[in-house]
Amino acid sequence: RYLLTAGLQCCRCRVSCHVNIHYSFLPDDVKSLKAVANPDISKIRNIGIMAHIDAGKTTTTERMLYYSGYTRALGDVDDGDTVTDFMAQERERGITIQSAAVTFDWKTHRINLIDTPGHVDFTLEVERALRVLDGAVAVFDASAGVEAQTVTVWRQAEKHHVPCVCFLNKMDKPAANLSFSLESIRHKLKANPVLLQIPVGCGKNFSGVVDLLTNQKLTWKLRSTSDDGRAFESKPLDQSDEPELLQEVTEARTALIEQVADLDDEFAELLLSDFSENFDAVSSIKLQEAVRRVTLARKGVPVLCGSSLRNKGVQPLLDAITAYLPAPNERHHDLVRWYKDDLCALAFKVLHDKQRGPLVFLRIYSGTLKAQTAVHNINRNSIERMSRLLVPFADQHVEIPSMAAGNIALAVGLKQTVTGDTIVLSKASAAAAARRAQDDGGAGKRQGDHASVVLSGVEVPDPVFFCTIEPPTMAKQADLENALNCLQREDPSLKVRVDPDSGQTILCGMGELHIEIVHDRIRREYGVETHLGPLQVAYRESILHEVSTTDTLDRTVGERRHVVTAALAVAPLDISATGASCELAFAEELAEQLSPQMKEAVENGVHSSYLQGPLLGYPLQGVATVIQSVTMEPGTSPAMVSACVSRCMLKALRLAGGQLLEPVMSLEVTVGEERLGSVLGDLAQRRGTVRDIQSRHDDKVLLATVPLAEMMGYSTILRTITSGNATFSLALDTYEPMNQQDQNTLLKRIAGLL
Ligand SMILES: Nc1nc2c(ncn2[C@@H]2O[C@H](COP(=O)(O)OP(=O)(O)OP(=O)(O)O)[C@@H](O)[C@H]2O)c(=O)[nH]1
Repeated sequence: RYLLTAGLQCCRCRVSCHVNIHYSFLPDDVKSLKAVANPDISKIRNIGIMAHIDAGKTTTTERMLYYSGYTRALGDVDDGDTVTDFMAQERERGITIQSAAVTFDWKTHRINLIDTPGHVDFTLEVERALRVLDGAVAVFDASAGVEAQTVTVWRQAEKHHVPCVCFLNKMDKPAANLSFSLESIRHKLKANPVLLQIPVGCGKNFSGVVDLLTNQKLTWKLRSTSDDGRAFESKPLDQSDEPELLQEVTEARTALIEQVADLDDEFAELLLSDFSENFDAVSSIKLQEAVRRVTLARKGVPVLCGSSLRNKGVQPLLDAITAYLPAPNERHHDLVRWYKDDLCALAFKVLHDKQRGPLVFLRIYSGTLKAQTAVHNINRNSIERMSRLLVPFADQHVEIPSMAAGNIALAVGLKQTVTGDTIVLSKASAAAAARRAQDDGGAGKRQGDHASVVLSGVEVPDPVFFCTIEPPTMAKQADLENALNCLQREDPSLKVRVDPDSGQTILCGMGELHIEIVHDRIRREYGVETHLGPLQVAYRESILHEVSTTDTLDRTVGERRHVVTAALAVAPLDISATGASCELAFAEELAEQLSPQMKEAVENGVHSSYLQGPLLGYPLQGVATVIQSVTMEPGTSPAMVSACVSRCMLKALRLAGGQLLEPVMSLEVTVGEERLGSVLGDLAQRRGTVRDIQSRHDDKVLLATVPLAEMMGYSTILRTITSGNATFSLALDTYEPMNQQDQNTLLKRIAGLL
């Protein structure tokens, strides 16, 4: 197998360089994949692209693939032929649903890139990707600055300490605004933008950038709309350029040098010792090294500009990825040191391929992954055989014999592995790692305890929507179950359960779009036409009053009589302070009296009753339980103790008065001023609360909270009342108690009385 590689060694421009025409790749430079299968770890960049919906992630990715030589034609999201958006629904809807990992080379570096979706329903995909990335590119629409979803994803990146580079895309738009975008990075993301380029021209006249490190002016002189932007001119800025641009660049370069000196002591010392007469004389290499240190320490984020759609500025972005973002060995991954040179990898995504079965995306942290070998899955405690190893190239995959640490690979043949599992060489190597961890004081874990040597997986948020799903005939039930099993392995945010009363299958997801996509995939990929029931909101339940109660269970099973009496108290907790949790405590003397086995039985009884509230059977939140006494006759089994405690809990919860909690979303709507009135009027009817209205150029940005139950079909309504001139994003904010009137209405509606 042969692949094109990024080929051309481009000249590193210095201030003294003459005009150069740069080409992104030499069309005839072909290398065997073997030569690039396992690059030096310092040359690998595991990168994600994150952004608000429609900021241009997919368009930017396509340009990267094209300039690196891995695709021969430019894909266009508007025409539905991009490489990374390969699922049929993505092509039709023009949005990115699943992260597709793509591997390509840029100059001397290997880039593993994961395209992450911007829609809030798919936040988990982003989280999953960030967990295995070493660096990220945040793409912004330069006319909108930082938008809601970017803030969410940025926070996720911070949580995983992922260094970032910012790309201000869409500089060709008339409303594109550099200083506004920088300000919004500063304010909304609380980040420190380090501007590395000055745009040349604005709006339709945007033609390139000046690199502030080298003072090179990079210009894309596109002759027609079909010009792919591969060739661009690079020449030192000189007196022939417009005086305003010269002035702007001089000031920005001085500001950059001062800013970097403030953030990096080594650079500050260098300036003061060697360049105290003239800071500007510092070499671009030294400045670049300092910007890199600042980026890795997350003290600042390099900012670049461009227009992916107009094919301008993407090659310097690729250079910045390799120059400023970290190699895998520059990142600190906690547990990996226990494995030394043994294999340790994290399964971060599972896909189902009709021919090949499950395909597992693995990030290799240490050791080498080899095809045709057995590996040990710590989480499932099972040995699995990997038949083949592939390099992920969107929906095409190239086979390779082995893959070393730092890389992302796709394994075929792992039948049990699910997202979040840790894969190691063997059971013995996991035990050896556990021993090393323990010898080192490994967080006080017991010897052999696998928790200390498992890479932490992805936190799965609770679904907020659910609906019933039915096959057309009972004969198709097994096919539906198979489809749902496969989809759940791929997507842990999708939950499937069977309603104990009706026996119906229930689908629980993160949003309307999420459920719609799952429905669509079952039809397209598994050939099952299903019927979805109406979409319902996943409420929570709590209680209103403190109550104490007791219950006795006296049951004879076979020869054996079980008698147990439990006394307990339940009380409401302040939900705003405690969040989603429920608590459980034992009266002091009781904790000592109960055997560990009986204590566990009591805990099981309480926890099972927390799963289904007495009002509508939703999970409980904000309830504190104190077990006051548990007495039993000899011979009573733990299962009976659990059953008695559960029954007693149900009695107490009923007496305590039920309170429904509803998911309340934070909503951000960007709309032209003339339509703001209609949006506000509509929001008032949805029990919405306006938090703030901000201005963004000619638009208004409305920040509000609104109950999820009122948001069904909002995208269609918003499109109608604003004639398509508004965008919105929605994210779960909190669960709030419903007022008595709304609660009664809901209960009556669910009981079929309204
Ligand atoms: N004017 C202008 N439009 C752009 C630019 N880049 C992308 N677009 C357009 O913006 C829209 C969204 O682009 P995408 O690349 O799909 O954005 P995305 O961020 O991947 O979107 P999701 O996958 O849905 O999250 C498309 O209509 C693009 O043609 C740009 O540089 N300038």
